[in-house]
Amino acid sequence: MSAADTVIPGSPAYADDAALARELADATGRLLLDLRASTPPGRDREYAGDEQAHQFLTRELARLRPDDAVLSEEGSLDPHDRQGAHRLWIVDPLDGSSGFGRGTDEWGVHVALVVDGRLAAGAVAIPGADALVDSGTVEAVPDTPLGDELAVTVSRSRPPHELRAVERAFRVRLVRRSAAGVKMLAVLRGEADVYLHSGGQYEWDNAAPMAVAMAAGLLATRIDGSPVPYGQDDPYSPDLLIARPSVHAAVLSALTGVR
Ligand SMILES: Nc1ncnc2c1ncn2[C@@H]1O[C@H](COP(=O)(O)O)[C@@H](OP(=O)(O)O)[C@H]1O
Ligand SMILES: [Mg+2]
Repeated sequence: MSAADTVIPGSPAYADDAALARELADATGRLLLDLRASTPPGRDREYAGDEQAHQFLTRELARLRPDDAVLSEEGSLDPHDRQGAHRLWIVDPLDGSSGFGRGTDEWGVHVALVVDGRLAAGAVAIPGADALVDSGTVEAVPDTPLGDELAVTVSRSRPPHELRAVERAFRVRLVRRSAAGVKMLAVLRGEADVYLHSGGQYEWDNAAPMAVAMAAGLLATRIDGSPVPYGQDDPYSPDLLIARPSVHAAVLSALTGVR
């Protein structure tokens, strides 16, 4: 087993990084709340939010973790800029940016650390819900058995087509939310049993939500049950499934047709 195989979000070895991720997600979220309060709704607010949050996060990471590489939705996507990086911060400065522009509360800030291709730490701030969670301090979610319905949180704008298979196997209640961190938080808080997404995302959309979910004892995988890879040359990340272990197994069975 290589050292990388032992890296798990929530591990004490990355407690300092989880604390930094939390601090940066929180500060970026507050910067965005101030921007939202001082600008009219619209695309200009959305673009300013993306840009200011990105500038703040990358400046702070360069100052506080000068030897680490950074992949940001708003930064360089050239894989040469992060090739061979042992430690890679993957940040989405403003996830759910269109909602932020319009003035909704369904947006957040994601900060994650990947070590040798494995998630090691992460934090998600959802300022509109007054929520701030990180892989170092998140409370474990109990693996309670499923009740008589399955609450599935999905993208408001792009629900996954696999919902049909899930609806054949369970009595489904949909919890439509924008932004990946908002949906992960719904599972963490028990407002949804599962977060299901397909049709595409990028590593910055799900790295921090997955890190926090895993640290809370949730299972966070692709929709075929395989691990979600991070730090790839192409950051495209097709699909995900986050749920407490017993629910994850049941949904995976429904998705793979082996119930
Ligand atoms: N089919 C798809 N292809 C690419 N990105 C997608 C996608 N569906 C969702 N996303 C991205 O995932 C994030 C959460 O989306 P959703 O709210 O629909 O669940 C959004 O990030 P951004 O807001 O950072 O662009 C969105 O752009
Ligand atoms: Mg995003």
